[in-house]
Amino acid sequence: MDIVVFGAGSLGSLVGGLLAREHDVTLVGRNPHVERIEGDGLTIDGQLDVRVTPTATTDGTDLTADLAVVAVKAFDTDAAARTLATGSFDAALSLQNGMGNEATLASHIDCPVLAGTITYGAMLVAPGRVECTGIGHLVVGPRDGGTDPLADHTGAAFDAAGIETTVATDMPRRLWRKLAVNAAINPITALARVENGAILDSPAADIAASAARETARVARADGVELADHDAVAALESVASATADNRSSMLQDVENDSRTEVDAISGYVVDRAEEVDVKTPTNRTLAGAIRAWESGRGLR
Ligand SMILES: NC(=O)C1=CN([C@@H]2O[C@H](COP(=O)(O)OP(=O)(O)OC[C@H]3O[C@@H](n4cnc5c(N)ncnc54)[C@H](OP(=O)(O)O)[C@@H]3O)[C@@H](O)[C@H]2O)C=CC1
Ligand SMILES: CC(C)(CO)C(=O)C(=O)O
Repeated sequence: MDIVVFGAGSLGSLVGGLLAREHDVTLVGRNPHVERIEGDGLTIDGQLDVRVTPTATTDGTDLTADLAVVAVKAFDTDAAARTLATGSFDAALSLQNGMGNEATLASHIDCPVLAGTITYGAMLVAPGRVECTGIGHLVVGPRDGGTDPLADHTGAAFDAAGIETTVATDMPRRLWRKLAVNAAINPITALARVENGAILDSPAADIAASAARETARVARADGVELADHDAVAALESVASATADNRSSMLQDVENDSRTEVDAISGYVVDRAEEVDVKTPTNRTLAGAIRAWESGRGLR
């Protein structure tokens, strides 16, 4: 299968590198990372030991492939979609956190857009080298739910490359459940500067549970069956399983980088207003992170 991975940073380089073991992969990223890959190949270390030589480019325009995998930060999705729209693909797949990415892609790209949730951990540590910080699992499916041969074919392609993949018919529910987890963990760990597990038994535990419950209420108003207790259970399960992890939002804050708050807490608040649900906890967390970003000149 010919695959373009658009956004060859941490996650895109890990996934693209693993896919390159089995498929013809083109990574779209930035220099010096792209130059190093072109010159010496890509190394995946940490919990994996892989060396591959995918094609790499900084120019994502006019590309053609069976599949476009999108792995940019959520705030770059619109620009990525406009660039991908200059090319031709049989399908696109978002591996991103946050909500709204698939709709944004579908508004620009003339092919079916699949949704994905992935629990691998990745860190781009040097040009040409990405560390796998956690081996996880990919779930992929039609973004509106149901079945689609394209999802089956995509799942089989990832499985063939050694990426354990489940093809699911309930991606809306999975995306909302993942959003509840991110809305609960990411802003709190970023503001408190703590690892994921620290919020389980801290004063922040009630805040995290409240953020998750609010997200579940918005999901239900959006027509997706996600019970409050399911959202809280997912939060507790992930916080426990990734207890020693520093969330992506904490890493962004520590790196003085823009966060994905608008696609996480901000999305919950914005969608809630459309369906007349009150989300005071998510509103407060979104405001605090945005205040930090403003103070750093990041928005
Ligand atoms: N890292 C992880 O372990 C996981 C990440 N995710 C999610 O995956 C997504 C990506 O995260 P992550 O990999 O950490 O982020 P990174 O910032 O490491 O990777 C995104 C990369 O895409 C590049 N990029 C953006 N726009 C373009 C463009 N037009 N052309 C070329 N390159 C471009 C960025 O470059 P630049 O910064 O210079 O614009 C950056 O190098 C996020 O939604 C994240 O939440 C999900 C699970 C795990
Ligand atoms: C699930 C969690 C919180 C794991 O760290 C994550 O997806 C992130 O950090 O963005």
